[in-house]
Amino acid sequence: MAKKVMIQVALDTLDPQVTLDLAAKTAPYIDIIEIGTPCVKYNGISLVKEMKAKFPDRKVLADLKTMDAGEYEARPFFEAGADITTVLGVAELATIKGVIKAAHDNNGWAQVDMICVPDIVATAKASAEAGADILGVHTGLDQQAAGQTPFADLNKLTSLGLNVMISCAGGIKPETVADVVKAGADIVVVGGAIYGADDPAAAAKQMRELVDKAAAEV
Ligand SMILES: O=C([C@H](O)CO)[C@H](O)[C@H](O)COP(=O)(O)O
Repeated sequence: MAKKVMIQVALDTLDPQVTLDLAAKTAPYIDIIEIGTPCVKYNGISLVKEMKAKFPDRKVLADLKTMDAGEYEARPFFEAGADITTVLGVAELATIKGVIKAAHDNNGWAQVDMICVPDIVATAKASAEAGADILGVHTGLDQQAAGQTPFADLNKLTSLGLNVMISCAGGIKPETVADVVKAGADIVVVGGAIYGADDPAAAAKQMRELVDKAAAEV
């Protein structure tokens, strides 16, 4: 049977109503609604509450990219309805463990974001050992602008065979999404290719079809 590969729509918009409208248009085709870092900083915890209330059967990820005070920062977001929050892999292991504790106390998932991590293999192993649920391979928007892609890091992490989900983000488009699935990602994160499309619902539907087709071929 084909592995179920989740799709996460990354909403890096700022306007809360635009963000909620994009979530409504794309929800039929995706598994996880990400309130992106710029969006969660701009709108705060109230948008997390509203998003979860409107989409109770979708997972809501608050992309906090926590760097310090892990449990203290993440706990209120889980209590407000987030299913997943992110913590930076470059943070202290104690910070990562704090986010994991906040997540697990609330039946949620903690994701460790590998953006700018110098040794992703060591960080991945330590995070998995600490109980992280998701390791996020991530080429950020500024790194993408400099021509970087997430594929080399994705292959490094999937080849480790750790007992943890792997997500992949960084400029994923219809032309590259099958490669992400075939490299072994459990969660495909798509931002600009959906929220920047003329028809975001059609773009999300196309991603669903491409992801499911690639997963069936793995
Ligand atoms: O996490 C992200 C970035 O750091 C800004 O917050 C993006 O959501 C992530 O890169 C996915 O977006 P795309 O690269 O546009 O697909």
